[in-house]
Amino acid sequence: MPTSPDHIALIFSYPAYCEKHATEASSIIHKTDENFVLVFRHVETLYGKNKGSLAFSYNRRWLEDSDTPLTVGMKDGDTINCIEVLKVAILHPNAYARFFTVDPADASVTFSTLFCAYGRATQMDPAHLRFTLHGMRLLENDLVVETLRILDPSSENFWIAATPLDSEATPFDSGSTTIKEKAMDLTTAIINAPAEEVSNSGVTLVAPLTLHPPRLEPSVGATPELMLRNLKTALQTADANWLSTLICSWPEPCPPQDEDDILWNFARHFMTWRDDQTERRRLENAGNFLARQVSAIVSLEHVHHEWRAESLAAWKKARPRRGFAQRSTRSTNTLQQAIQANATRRMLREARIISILGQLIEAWKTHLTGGLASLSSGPGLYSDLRILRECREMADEDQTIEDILETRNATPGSLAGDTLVGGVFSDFSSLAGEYLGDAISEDDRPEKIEGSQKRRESVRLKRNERQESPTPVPVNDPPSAPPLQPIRSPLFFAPLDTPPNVIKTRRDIIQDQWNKIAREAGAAGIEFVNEIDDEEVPPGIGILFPYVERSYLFDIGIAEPTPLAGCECDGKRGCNNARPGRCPCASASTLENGPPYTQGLFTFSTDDEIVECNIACGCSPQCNNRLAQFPRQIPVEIFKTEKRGWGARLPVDIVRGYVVGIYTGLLIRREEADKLSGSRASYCFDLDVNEEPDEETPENAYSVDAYGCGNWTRFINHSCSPNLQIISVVYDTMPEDNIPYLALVATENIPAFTELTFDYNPAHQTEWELKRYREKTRSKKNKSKKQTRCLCGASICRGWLSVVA
Ligand SMILES: C[S@@+](CC[C@H](N)C(=O)[O-])C[C@H]1O[C@@H](n2cnc3c(N)ncnc32)[C@H](O)[C@@H]1O
Repeated sequence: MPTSPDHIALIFSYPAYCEKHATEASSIIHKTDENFVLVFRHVETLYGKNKGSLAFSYNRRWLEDSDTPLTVGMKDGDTINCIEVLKVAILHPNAYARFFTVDPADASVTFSTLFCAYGRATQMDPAHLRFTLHGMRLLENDLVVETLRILDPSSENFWIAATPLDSEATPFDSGSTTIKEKAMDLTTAIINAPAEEVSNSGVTLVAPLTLHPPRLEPSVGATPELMLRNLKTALQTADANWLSTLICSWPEPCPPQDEDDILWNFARHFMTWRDDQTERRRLENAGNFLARQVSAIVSLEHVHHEWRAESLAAWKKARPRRGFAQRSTRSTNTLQQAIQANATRRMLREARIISILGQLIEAWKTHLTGGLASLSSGPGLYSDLRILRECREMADEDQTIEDILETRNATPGSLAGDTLVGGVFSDFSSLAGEYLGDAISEDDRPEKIEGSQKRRESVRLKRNERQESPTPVPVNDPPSAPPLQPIRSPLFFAPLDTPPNVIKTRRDIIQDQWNKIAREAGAAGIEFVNEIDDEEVPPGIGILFPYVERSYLFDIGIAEPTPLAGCECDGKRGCNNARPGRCPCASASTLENGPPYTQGLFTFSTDDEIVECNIACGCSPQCNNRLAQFPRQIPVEIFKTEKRGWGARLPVDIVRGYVVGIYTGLLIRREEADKLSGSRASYCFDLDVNEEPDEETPENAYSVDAYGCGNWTRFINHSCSPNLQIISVVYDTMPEDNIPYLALVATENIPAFTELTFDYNPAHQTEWELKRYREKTRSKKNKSKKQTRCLCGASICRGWLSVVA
């Protein structure tokens, strides 16, 4: 039985209801919560006023409050009461109810994932369960959840009741006479009644169920086909996330989640899957192994072609003007335009991914036809990843889906109409048939491959009918293959019943992912450690979290920074020791108390921004005016603390002055950062080292937001007696660009396994900083900031995270 929440959010189809109950709806009264205007504005823009659905949220205490008017509802311009604690209850048309506990910090939880979970729980096809706000499709539903999440990210649960998409019924259609009473009845029934009673009253109560949204995780028996389907889901999710970010940061659109990340994730898991297969090869004969590979590719091709045709059909249906996405990104005047631009962008992005996947499949097939040796020890997916990298450049936003799909992947015209035909598809299957021919007797072949070969053969015939000069099938040119072992038929293509030797946990997968990225950046490893409880990884960290070891991701509309000019020092004495004024880089830092770095350590001789030598400089990479730019040499542990969530520590002793890393994340404009609040804001730093307290915030003022992407430093907790300090360093931008890096430097010798901390509140630093901090907090901007208390007694808010050097 779920615990009773303080508030309950009820979302139902308002217009459908109002049509039926016009009198009641007209007397509706609402309380206002400015945050919810966002939801309504979005919905209204999409559907026009008085059309489509609206989301309602009722404070449960308010519902129970006898002074509250008996009828509730919505009229133009009304907004609603706020929600704080929510759980999700999806009401089935037949009055079934399912409860889901949702972690609001988990960005991957959306309505789509809820429906999938619901579908699994009820053993119903989720396609028939698009039953949320009347008239609102999945994207907008996701938006609602995302918006709720953003409104109150610290809440532990969501309670949402929703009605079926195509049903006129609402949870309030029968029984009590007023909406309020019905809502009360419903709430009481769900929360208080014993399961049997609720069941008798037509509502089936199911124990709280922890939601595990579909993820791109390889699991036992996960096939590339399944992974590809999950990839599609992930794209949907990413899109919804982007849209919600857009809504919250209106009028500036935010960048969509990078499709490369999604694709790379897919590719990595694909690789893991294949490695598992390779592992299995040791346990069974080579022929079986090869047969499985062929089967996997064939089914992957099916999904790929299906998806491609689907995508093309969708494009044809909703074909936007050429170049629309790009133009509307530049001048997004209305929310409607932004949404349309997003839809266009999504389709183009999807087409690009489909096309790249085609390349990936092709690459795999090449390896496969090259024989078993190349599968297990050949270039493998690493080279496939290279192909991905090359393909990334191939589509710009002005291309159409036809351009993308046809130039890279398809026989010209092959995607026209509704027939799925890819030039390589049937060829490969016959090739595979040839290849396996001497290993599999016709009798031994299972029905499945026979069926699918027949299907493909008929597709090929159809294609040949349509094309004047069909592509010849290379039947006379079989690849040279190593001799195969006979295949034992019962095992052939049977579900894999031998578990792989290694089953990766969610933590392993994310850790591998982060380590690979860190390695590519030349940095040491990262490990998640939890000796406190069962939490595998920190909340909000999933496989779609973009780990960025050493740079910023740039928000849309932020211009690429000017590259820094280099010095011409010959570097013999090292730029820090050059004669005064000689090295323009070193001289740009304050040198009154000596150079900022000696012997690879920060000297604490200055609080000002440090200008390091850079890639354009004539000095050697070992020049002593470089430190923060070097990749991290020491591995880090992200570990669960007792009371402060997750934190960070190093497994070795370090000395005072050692630079442990740089804070990375999404570079956003200051005005965007100013909109952040609560714990969300505690991941955000202002890059304000060049700002004077009495001056207006410059136009090019930025902040780094590590909430949605970043590196291990985002886990460093606050302390009033910290062992790290932040210094501001530039080495690939001009100081006036205001895009320095924030380097974290040890203020004392730190023994191994000591938690790393810094003071989120610069007032705890030098006297000068205290003065400056006070001046800043006196400003109107900071006065308005909401502050929360940390366990050590200090307040945490973005203003206090400002780096004041
Ligand atoms: C930049 S994050 C640090 C990583 C965070 N602990 C996590 O698990 O993701 C800042 C958040 O950590 C928590 N935090 C940081 N320092 C803290 C402290 N000294 N006491 C309690 N909570 C702290 C607060 O929730 C804060 O919003």
